[in-house]
Amino acid sequence: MAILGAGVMGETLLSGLLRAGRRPGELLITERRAERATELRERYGVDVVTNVEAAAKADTLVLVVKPQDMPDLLAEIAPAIRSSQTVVSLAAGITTTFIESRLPEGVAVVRVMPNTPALVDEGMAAISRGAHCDESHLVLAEGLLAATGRVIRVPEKQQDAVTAISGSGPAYIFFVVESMIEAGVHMGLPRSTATDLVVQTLFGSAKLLRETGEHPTVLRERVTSPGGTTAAAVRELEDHKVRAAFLSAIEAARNRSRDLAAE
Ligand SMILES: NC(=O)C1=CN([C@@H]2O[C@H](COP(=O)(O)OP(=O)(O)OC[C@H]3O[C@@H](n4cnc5c(N)ncnc54)[C@H](OP(=O)(O)O)[C@@H]3O)[C@@H](O)[C@H]2O)C=CC1
Ligand SMILES: O=C(O)[C@@H]1CCC=N1
Repeated sequence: MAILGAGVMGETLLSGLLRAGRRPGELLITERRAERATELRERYGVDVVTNVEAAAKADTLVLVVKPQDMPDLLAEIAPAIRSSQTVVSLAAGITTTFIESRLPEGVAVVRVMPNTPALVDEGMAAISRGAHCDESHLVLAEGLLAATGRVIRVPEKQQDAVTAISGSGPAYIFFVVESMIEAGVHMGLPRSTATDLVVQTLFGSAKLLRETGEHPTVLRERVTSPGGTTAAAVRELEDHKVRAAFLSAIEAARNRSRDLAAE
């Protein structure tokens, strides 16, 4: 298997596969910059090769370059690709049709949207089949992503929304976390205390949601004592239209995902 483009997400996948028991000798990596290639070779003991070598040698090619770099990468590897290979793309916004139309006829393409919590084996990934995929290609992609978290199958038409929710989602959560820590500091808490309070509150709340399966509204109501502190805070969030801001933000991410393939 080869990972083409080992930046943030490519390295996350690489490290996850190694943690899950794959041997460095089973994996090939490609990178554009020589110093990054050296760093990865030294850190993980993997072979760093050219894109064309990777395309010629690997059965499965995992494409993890930026969407804007995808046309050049596909043009470079297309002459070396055989229809027996599987191509797995992690790029936001790039459709399976976009990839299929630039590679030899019949290549199986799987589109994946992962997220960065994969770095701690708590990733959320959604996969979709291209025109030439059968069950075996989806099982292969699931095996890859299951090494670092949960995997679900979605119709490809849902992938832009998935990207906006779980692909970009960690960034929204970190934004909330930053804001809460700053509020604590503003009120005089030491930064380390505020950080501990917020991070554990986030972790505990996520666990409560997952383990009870309760609706978030029910869990929020349990925190909200009549006439109390939480009610006062939630009123401010509603007054500042935070719910509407999340809707607009997530729609903007969805629209950006739709636009990326056209650049
Ligand atoms: N970061 C995230 O949370 C998520 C990212 N993704 C998707 O993953 C992909 C990568 O994103 P991310 O890791 O954040 O971006 P990065 O820029 O960190 O990684 C991309 C890497 O690919 C390298 N690269 C570019 N072109 C080539 C090429 N032709 N051959 C070999 N290597 C190349 C880049 O080199 P250079 O530095 O020189 O440009 C860079 O190291 C994107 O398509 C993104 O949509 C999906 C879900 C989540
Ligand atoms: O911001 C981005 O475009 C990528 C895709 C999802 C998360 N990061």
